[in-house]
Amino acid sequence: MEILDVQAESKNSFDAEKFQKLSLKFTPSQISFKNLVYSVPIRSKSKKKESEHIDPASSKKKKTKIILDNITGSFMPGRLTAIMGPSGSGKTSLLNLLSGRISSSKFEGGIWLNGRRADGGSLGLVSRFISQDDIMLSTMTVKEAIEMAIEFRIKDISREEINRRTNDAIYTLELEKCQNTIIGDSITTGISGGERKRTSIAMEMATDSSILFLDEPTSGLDIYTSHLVVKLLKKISRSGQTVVSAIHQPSSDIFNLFDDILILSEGLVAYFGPQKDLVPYFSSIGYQCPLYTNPADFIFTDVLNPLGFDPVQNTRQLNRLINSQNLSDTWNFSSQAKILNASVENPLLDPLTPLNFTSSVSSFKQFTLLTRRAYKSVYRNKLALPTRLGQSLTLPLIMGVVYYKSNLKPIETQIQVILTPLLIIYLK
Ligand SMILES: Nc1ncnc2c1ncn2[C@@H]1O[C@H](COP(=O)(O)OP(=O)(O)OP(=O)(O)O)[C@@H](O)[C@H]1O
Repeated sequence: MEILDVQAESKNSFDAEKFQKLSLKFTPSQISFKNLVYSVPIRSKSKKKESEHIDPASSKKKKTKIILDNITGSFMPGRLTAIMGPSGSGKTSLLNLLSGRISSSKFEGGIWLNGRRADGGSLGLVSRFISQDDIMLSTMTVKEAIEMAIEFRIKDISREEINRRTNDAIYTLELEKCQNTIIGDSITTGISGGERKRTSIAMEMATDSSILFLDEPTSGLDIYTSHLVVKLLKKISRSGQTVVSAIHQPSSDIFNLFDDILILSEGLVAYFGPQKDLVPYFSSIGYQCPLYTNPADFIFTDVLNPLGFDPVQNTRQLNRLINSQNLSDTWNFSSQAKILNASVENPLLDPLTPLNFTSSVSSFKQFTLLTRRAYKSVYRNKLALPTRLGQSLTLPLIMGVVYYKSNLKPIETQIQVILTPLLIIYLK
């Protein structure tokens, strides 16, 4: 088998000295993980990988479903990595684990940031996660949403700095045209799907994070916009951020934009290394990618599903499991995997210090920002505003009619005066 030097490739394009010389607003971070195993308890019988697991504390047998099985690797700063795999292969679960969204007590194995052991708290502070279903306030403009994200996350930041970062993010994500347009929702029209995706990326990239995780940032976008989004992610990674994105069957142009590829199948690693070495690796283990074929399509059809579509559900699942296990065993024995394992143990960058973790703003500041945002939202929501006003006017009228000439004693009148506004607030 041809020996592909994964670490050498990473070192060639990752210049630690270069990043240390640049005056970055974040610290370049290498995120490494070793033997990650994530399983969840299951209630009913499932045909997916199940194992009988004895819980030593309760001495009871528990059935668990293994979602990620012994995942080892490293994501480097300045590089754009794609996590690819069929639906249900564990891409989102891996991103959740690495961004600290799943408590470390719920999985086995370790995660390190520049060689120092990381827990959920530190991972959450150095990284940002952009999920498939981004939640943004529909009544805010693109510019306001980015400004809000910065103010909410960075302590003691000046107005000039907020403006500078907002304009930088708008420029990088090419959002100039729609910066003053409201985000909108299914009822109120606003920015387009692609602009919405780019806004959520801009909101996260403007806030000092060393690592950016994205879950399928191109889902629902046309080919041109998908290409634009990934090109922008590449641009962000080149500023020194570690950018990792789960992606579903990219076109060959999009696939070629990625520096590194991690292929997951049934929670197991089938390949993890430079994008340009993927085709040679699979050809070295007997899977020849035909000329002029998109490598991503070849991986999904010929490598991960070599038997094609099997109409019988049980056999299909079993075949997939056997195939994934074979691919993972081959990967684990490969020289590339051994070099990758060694790089996990020898980080290239200095360890992060507490100063590198962005601390959030005070609760009072958060309260003020949220109140301001809620006020703007109520004021701008042209459909809900008349309804709310109508509600506020009619309810006291109804209460007045009900209690009119009801001969209430002073104490009862007082109770009525207190209860009426409470009832109005509750009904709102
Ligand atoms: N809490 C949970 N309980 C039970 N099963 C779970 C849980 N979380 C994830 N799974 C299962 O684990 C598998 C991997 O899920 P995950 O969302 O990570 O896949 P994915 O590769 O991101 O899929 P997609 O591309 O469809 O988003 C799926 O079969 C999913 O149903």
